Amino acid sequence: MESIAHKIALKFTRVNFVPEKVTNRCYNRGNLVQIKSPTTTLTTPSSRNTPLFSPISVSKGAAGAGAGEEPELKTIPIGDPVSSVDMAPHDPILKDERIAGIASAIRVIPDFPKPGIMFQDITTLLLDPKAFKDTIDLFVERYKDKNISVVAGIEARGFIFGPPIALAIGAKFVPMRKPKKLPGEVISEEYSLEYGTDKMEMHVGAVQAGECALVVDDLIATGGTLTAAIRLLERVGVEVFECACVIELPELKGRERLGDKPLFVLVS
Ligand SMILES: O=P(O)(O)OC[C@H]1O[C@H](OP(=O)(O)OP(=O)(O)O)[C@H](O)[C@@H]1O
Ligand SMILES: Nc1ncnc2[nH]cnc12
Repeated sequence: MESIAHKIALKFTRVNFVPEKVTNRCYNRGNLVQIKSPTTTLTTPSSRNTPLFSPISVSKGAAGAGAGEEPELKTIPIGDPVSSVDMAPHDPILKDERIAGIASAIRVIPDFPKPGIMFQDITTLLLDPKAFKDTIDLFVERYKDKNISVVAGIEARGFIFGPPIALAIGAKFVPMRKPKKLPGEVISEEYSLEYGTDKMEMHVGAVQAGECALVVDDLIATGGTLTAAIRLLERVGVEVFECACVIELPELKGRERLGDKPLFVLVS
């Protein structure tokens, strides 16, 4: 008969998954919109520090409206000039009035956590069930039926948006965590931040080579965090379909750091 000590030992024995090669590559990779850095972003016409109830515009990087100009309202396909079947010019997301509600639900706190930082606080978005649901719905509408098998969410705020997207599109959720948080065997990736470095970890065996992943976070600033997540997934043979964030801080040029990896954001 097993002793209690033996049972406890078994319970805490580390299970090392053996990665299996799977073959469910992302669907329609060639036809899908490729939002190349730094091309297009869904955006609202004014700063998020003020309430936004204006129509949505699509800005095309540096070619977008300048300061003080009324933004041009267009219905160009996202990712233009790359042709897109799924995100055609009549794509409803581009004229979606939900974006303005999402943008205005995000609070901006000046000088947090240190002087000079305009902190984009998504906790106020979470207090608004319509805006929160709209956020998830917009991502789900974009990623359903794309054969994405993994939603990789980045600690901590990617853990808020990633799981509901994963559930809705029928994918598994994989947490990409800060160091020493995951109990099993991990692979890790160091990355540079504005000041200093950090590390991201993922459980060995959580994903298999050949899977198709979406990387989710609340915000892209310098792009260091998303780049580390992409590297971790690609190191084990996973294809990263796209990165999805609620907010982009374009002035920090995170898109450029992502290279050719597509990035989709709701608010910029
Ligand atoms: O594009 P980057 O310059 O890499 O910055 C973006 C990252 O910064 C924030 O997380 P933070 O590191 O503050 O961690 P937290 O979510 O645990 O607060 C944000 O949620 C992103 O993950
Ligand atoms: N300005 C900002 N607001 C919220 N999260 C951030 N992460 C990096 N920069 C940020």
